[in-house]
Amino acid sequence: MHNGTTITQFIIEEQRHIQGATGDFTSLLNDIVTAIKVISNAVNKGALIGVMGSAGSENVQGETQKELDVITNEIFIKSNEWAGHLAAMASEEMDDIYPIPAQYPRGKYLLVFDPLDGSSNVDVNISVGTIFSILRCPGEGDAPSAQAFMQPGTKQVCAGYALYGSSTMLVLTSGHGVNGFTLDRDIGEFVLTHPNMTIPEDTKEFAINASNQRFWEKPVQRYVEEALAGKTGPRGKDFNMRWVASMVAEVHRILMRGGIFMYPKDTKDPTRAGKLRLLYEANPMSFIVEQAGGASSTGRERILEVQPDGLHQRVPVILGSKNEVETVISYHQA
Ligand SMILES: O=P(O)(O)OC[C@H]1O[C@](O)(COP(=O)(O)O)[C@@H](O)[C@@H]1O
Ligand SMILES: [Mg+2]
Ligand SMILES: [Mg+2]
Repeated sequence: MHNGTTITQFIIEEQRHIQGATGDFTSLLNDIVTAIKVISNAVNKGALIGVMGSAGSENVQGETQKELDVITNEIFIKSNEWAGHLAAMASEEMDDIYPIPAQYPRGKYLLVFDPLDGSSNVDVNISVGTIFSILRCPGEGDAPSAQAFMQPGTKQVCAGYALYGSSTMLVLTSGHGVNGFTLDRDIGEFVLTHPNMTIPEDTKEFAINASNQRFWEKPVQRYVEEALAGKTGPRGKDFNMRWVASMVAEVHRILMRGGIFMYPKDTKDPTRAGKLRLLYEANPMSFIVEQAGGASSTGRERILEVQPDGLHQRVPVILGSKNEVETVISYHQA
């Protein structure tokens, strides 16, 4: 595929990879793309349309919701509930699943998403994003339950993220490599600008929230200590560090130039397995990272093989350049 291909053309081409494709997948992706364009506008306008600040409500995870968390969730629901491709949706901002309302036809796919990732950054104008994952709905036609979403990441049909930064980008995989598109606001269309994105196997750049250091487990303590020791230490090379506090921005940087991103298990809240959520953060990002030649692990297990047991389940996340992730995994085995 050459540069300049629009995402509509690209999706039709992608459909050719899907066995028994009926066009449902294509138009579902088109509806998701529409939602992302509307969200890009809202995020871009920000204070001009009074959508900054807190919504004054909490989500199921006890996090104070931003106005834009609620607005972007609504945009995703409204854009995707009517066309008959979905059986149900689930989101970071909704306690339970959202079955497709009876007035709309029900379809064969499930959509799970994080409508606004990096919410703590939205009021300070730092890049935020949207993350989504598409699954097949088991037992087509039946009213789905939350159980229908309990599928390991290896079952994802498609995963993607939008990054609302200096430009708005959309990065996608349906299991045949990773492609990046940039929104051309003049034509209102996403254009293929980053075909076949791949992650270098080695890196000298790590990303972790160092303020949690005292709560990390030994293997991560060791990894970061050695990276900070640089040339004088056992790694024999200097490392750089980054932390944006928007997972989408970190993963995008890694797709562009390599790196390792870690939100590991820590003892800050021993009841939690990690901070990031399996179904709508870790799984879609792991599918994309692996498709780009990187690796993604909890430190002890390949994230895509984790069997989900809850809609908002959290997991430790260590992803990025293959050899670096394998180094951290080996420290967990030492
Ligand atoms: O504030 P911290 O501890 O640095 O955590 C930042 C992480 O939390 C998140 O913001 C969580 O995502 P949401 O903003 O969608 O809740 C990630 O994007 C980011 O990597
Ligand atoms: Mg998030
Ligand atoms: Mg979010």
